[in-house]
Amino acid sequence: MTQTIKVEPRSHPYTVKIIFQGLRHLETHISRVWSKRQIVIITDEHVGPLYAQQACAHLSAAGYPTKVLTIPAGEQSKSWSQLEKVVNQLAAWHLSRTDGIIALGGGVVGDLAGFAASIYLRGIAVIQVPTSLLAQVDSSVGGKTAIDLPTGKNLVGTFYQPDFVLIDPAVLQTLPQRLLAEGYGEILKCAIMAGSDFWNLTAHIQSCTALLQAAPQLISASVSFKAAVVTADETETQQRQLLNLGHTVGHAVEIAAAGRLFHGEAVAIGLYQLTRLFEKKQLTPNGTSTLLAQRLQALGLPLADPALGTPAFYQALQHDKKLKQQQLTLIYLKKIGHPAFYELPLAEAMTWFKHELPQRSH
Ligand SMILES: NC(=O)c1ccc[n+]([C@@H]2O[C@H](COP(=O)([O-])OP(=O)(O)OC[C@H]3O[C@@H](n4cnc5c(N)ncnc54)[C@H](O)[C@@H]3O)[C@@H](O)[C@H]2O)c1
Ligand SMILES: O=C(O)C(=O)C[C@@H](O)[C@H](O)[C@H](O)COP(=O)(O)O
Ligand SMILES: [Zn+2]
Repeated sequence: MTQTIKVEPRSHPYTVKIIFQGLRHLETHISRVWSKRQIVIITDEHVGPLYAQQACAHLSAAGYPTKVLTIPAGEQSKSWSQLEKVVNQLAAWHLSRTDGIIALGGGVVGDLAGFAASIYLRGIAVIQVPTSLLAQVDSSVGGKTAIDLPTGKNLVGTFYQPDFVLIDPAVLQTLPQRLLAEGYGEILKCAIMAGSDFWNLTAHIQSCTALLQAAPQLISASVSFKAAVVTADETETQQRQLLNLGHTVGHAVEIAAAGRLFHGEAVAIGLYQLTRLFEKKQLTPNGTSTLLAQRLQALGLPLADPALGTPAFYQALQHDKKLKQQQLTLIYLKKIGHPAFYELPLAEAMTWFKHELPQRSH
């Protein structure tokens, strides 16, 4: 069964298709969007051997001369040095403005390949084919591309929409369980803001098996939620900031943990910690953080980490993109299904984490 979701930002509308086993017929789906052209598949060292060679052979046989560019797996690839290697290789292969890039992998590949596509020759076409749950529910949609700086996550990047997103939930079968669970962190972020049916659906997810089974439904719900937000506010001048729920603390703890936490795990910590803070302020109803904790812990996601409250954590908080005049724009829940914005002085956030840090273990 195919599900189609439209994303209609001003700069460049496109379609997201969720098709079980869709990757097996990548060339057919590509041919509906792109005329014949040279293609470079950007992938990483884990996803490449599993899926890129076959995709490359099928595309080449269908009249799209295709090459594969493999980057090291992991967050460290979102760097200047890796970006430089990628664009140099595109140039060495004479990729032209009328050619295209396919980002085949998790969020790291999607963010880096999307960024490279947005700057190489001042922009060439890109299609996102996400293979991790996190990339399928979040990073492949919406056009945020980025690399990291030592001071913070995603501090250099662009808004650059893809021509098409193909999501094949069948590839999740090769994803290790910890990575399946981290994708659920971003799903819960959307579900708790959407409330009603989407939030209720997550009550049934009590294991990785249940998560895998419900993946097509959860991907569809998450992408639909995100598509509506991105359509309304492509460049994050207002409501797109909602998609950053849990991310101020999440990004800071991810940086401070120096590679120990995956992004979705850091988001899980951010979601829980911020919900507690706003409960304490009596802006979020009591009991919300307990409900959230149950859903996160059902999949083994963390609620806290030793990196919270460390000097590296405070340093990273000070580089948050939503910091203006020493105020952090945070998102909180008036209740489940009702997100809102709150300006919290940076100093108050620092004090909170110094004195109110809850449990440090999972
Ligand atoms: N642009 C956005 O809107 C956005 C949204 C959310 C997250 N992000 C970014 O995404 C990144 C995290 O993405 P991620 O969690 O996918 O990490 P990732 O890209 O590092 O992938 C995680 C691991 O899973 C492996 N993998 C991916 N698909 C696989 C499959 N089907 N089978 C086996 N292994 C597979 C990868 O090789 C990697 O080792 C972070 O950098 C985060 O900042 C961006
Ligand atoms: O698409 C968005 O907008 C998001 O904020 C989605 C987030 O889940 C994602 O982690 C994003 O990369 C964060 O962007 P940043 O601008 O806060 O770095
Ligand atoms: Zn995120």
